[in-house]
Amino acid sequence: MNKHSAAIVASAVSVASSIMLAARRPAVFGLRLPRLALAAVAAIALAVAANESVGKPVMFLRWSYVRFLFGLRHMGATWQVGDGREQALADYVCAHARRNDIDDVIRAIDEFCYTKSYLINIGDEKGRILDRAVTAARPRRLLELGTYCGYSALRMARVMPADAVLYSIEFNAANAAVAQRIWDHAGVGDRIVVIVGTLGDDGKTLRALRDDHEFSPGALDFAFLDHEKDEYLPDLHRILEQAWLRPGAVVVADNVKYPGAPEYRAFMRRHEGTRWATREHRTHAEYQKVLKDLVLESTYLG
Ligand SMILES: C[S@@+](CC[C@H](N)C(=O)[O-])C[C@H]1O[C@@H](n2cnc3c(N)ncnc32)[C@H](O)[C@@H]1O
Repeated sequence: MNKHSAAIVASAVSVASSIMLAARRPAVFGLRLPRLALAAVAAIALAVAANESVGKPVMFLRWSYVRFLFGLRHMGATWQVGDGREQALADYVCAHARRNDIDDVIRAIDEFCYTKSYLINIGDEKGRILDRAVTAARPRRLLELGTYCGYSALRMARVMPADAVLYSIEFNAANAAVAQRIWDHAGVGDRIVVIVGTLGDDGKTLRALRDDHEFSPGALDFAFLDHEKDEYLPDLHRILEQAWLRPGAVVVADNVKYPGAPEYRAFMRRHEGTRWATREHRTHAEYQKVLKDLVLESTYLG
């Protein structure tokens, strides 16, 4: 929905709710409505309309964010919002970013998220923390859990050494296809390998990494966790059981505060100075400055 139609729909909802509020017995199709709920709908719709009309400065009042919240159930099952915004992102990038220009593709994705539709990428603010961690670690083999539309993978590919390869694991094949289209447009499609699966799928993906991609003890220099939050710790244990991490390898985890991965954080705190050394980066959730988040950067001590 574009800026004007979202503002018009929200204004109409607000006006309709206000008119009903003025009635003695507010009702829709004979159904009596509680006044408090009507007042809340009118106020929210008015706020959304005003926010859309002045260029969407407040993320939480953007129609695209409200629509995202309505799509949370769909998101929980499929990891897509349900209105086609992930495919729309790939179309937008191909139309608005210069081919083979990774900086311009990252710019176009952030632009899409700020001005068109909100997406659950790591985003620009936390992305810079990830950039610095990869730059400092100089990894040759990287593993990402949670590709989504390929944004964080692009950021890592931009700063990793020229001979490095990033392996990205994604649960949803449709997301993997969106990411591959964007990477190809950015000219890095041959430096990132996407594998559809999960580390918890009865050994299938673990085997593929071992047998087809030469994952072996000590071969992994860097891991980025940004998938199902309850799977951070179980998947870290799966990686540790394979002994893939070399001492000195770095593991970065997004969203540790919001939505939150408390068990993962507690694990890192318990092993601080013995098996892990962790820096906690205080930051904000993606594409806004209100919700606080934490990114953990942990060095494996062996
Ligand atoms: C927050 S998004 C990742 C965002 C991406 N890292 C970025 O910043 O551009 C989470 C992604 O993880 C995927 N996912 C969820 N559970 C997973 C699992 N157990 N293993 C791998 N991917 C998973 C979802 O399908 C979704 O695409």
